[in-house]
Amino acid sequence: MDSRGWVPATAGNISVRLPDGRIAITRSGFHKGFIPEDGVMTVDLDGRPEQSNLRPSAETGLHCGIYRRFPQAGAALHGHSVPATVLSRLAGPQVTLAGYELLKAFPGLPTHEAAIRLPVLENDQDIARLQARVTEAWDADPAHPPGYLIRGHGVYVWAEDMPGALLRLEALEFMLACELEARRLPR
Ligand SMILES: CSCCC(=O)C(=O)COP(=O)(O)O
Ligand SMILES: [Zn+2]
Repeated sequence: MDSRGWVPATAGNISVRLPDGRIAITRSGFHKGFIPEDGVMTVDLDGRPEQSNLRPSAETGLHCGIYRRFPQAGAALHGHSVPATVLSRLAGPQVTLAGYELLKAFPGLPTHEAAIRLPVLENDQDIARLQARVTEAWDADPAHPPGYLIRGHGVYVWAEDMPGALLRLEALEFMLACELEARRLPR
């Protein structure tokens, strides 16, 4: 993610669900391209840290929201790429991605003829309130994809495991960059 420019400064966070149900997540404030050995810690499904002297990602509540809602989710990634940030500022309540071959990286989309509606949530420093908005968007659209945008902030994506989440993020970033490029072209 760092080599792609998706986690500038200390942006972004990364988590996995451990076999015993705990969540391993990046600690807050570290550069995600230079995560030290002790730069990852564990929290429970409600985001409570096991090591009370360490601070988990400020966005732990969003990762836990994913794991609580989707029992199959095993890894979640959050980045602040230019396409995710700019498109989320230009978009309405959702971004529709249609006609891309890479849509096949998302579940249940066997052909490029399908489409996904990516929710765009208003940003909020109150993570519990932001998660409530995310939950509302999931409830409103049962066909929601395993990802969403936060306006002016970035993207979240999840999958069964870390390679799957990275693959999905890469596909999504590619399509968001294409959307941005398309908006630059004269109509
Ligand atoms: C400097 S980025 C602002 C916080 C943020 O949006 C982010 O993704 C990183 O926060 P964390 O607490 O996980 O380091
Ligand atoms: Zn962030």
